[in-house]
Amino acid sequence: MPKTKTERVTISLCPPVDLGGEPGWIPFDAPSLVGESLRFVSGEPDGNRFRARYYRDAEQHLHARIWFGPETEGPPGHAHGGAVAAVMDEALGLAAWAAGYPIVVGNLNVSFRNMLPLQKVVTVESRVISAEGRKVMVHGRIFSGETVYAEAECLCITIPGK
Ligand SMILES: CCCCCCCCCCCCCC(=O)SCCNC(=O)CCNC(=O)[C@H](O)C(C)(C)COP(=O)(O)OP(=O)(O)OC[C@H]1O[C@@H](n2cnc3c(N)ncnc32)[C@H](O)[C@@H]1OP(=O)(O)O
Repeated sequence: MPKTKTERVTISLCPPVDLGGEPGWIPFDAPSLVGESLRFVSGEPDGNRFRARYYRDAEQHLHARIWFGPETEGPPGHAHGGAVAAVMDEALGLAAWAAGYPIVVGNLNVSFRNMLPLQKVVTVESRVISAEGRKVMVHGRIFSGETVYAEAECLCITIPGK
């Protein structure tokens, strides 16, 4: 009978990163609003995939500081487009929830403007643009300094009974 070999895999965690907000931003407790629905992006705050922290500004707009770790790699040294889209899906959907709309995302249109380097802290900003009937439109962008990495338009649809 073939012997089974046990392999020891060592996972080394990247060092802590500063996800602090801007002056005037208030930390936003997303799990208390939507439970564990955000685990895909926000579930491992010290891991090597994403690290995320949410805030609201004085006008109640939702912002996020996001770190794209080595496990989000797509093009060498840069974030995978799906990783960028996942962040947009979570952050813009959450922006609608935070504005009082219980929704799921019906359509997400992401424009990738620049390659996003790994292990960089970037900011997501969001705006609820309109709410008509069950349709809530949220726009957002991921940027750092003058560089915009992605922009997105997110059509959210309210869920009856929520
Ligand atoms: C459940 C609890 C969840 C808790 C979640 C915590 C969230 C955490 C934060 C969030 C983070 C994570 C976020 C996520 O990852 S959410 C996960 C990803 N999203 C999904 O899985 C959603 C899957 N889709 C659906 O469930 C249904 O299709 C929905 C509910 C969206 C609509 O099906 P429903 O049968 O209910 O409604 P309807 O078909 O009569 O449409 C109604 C109106 O909307 C218009 N329309 C619909 N779709 C589209 C489209 N694609 N483009 C353009 N328009 C569209 C439609 O024309 C109509 O308009 P009108 O004819 O009236 O003018």
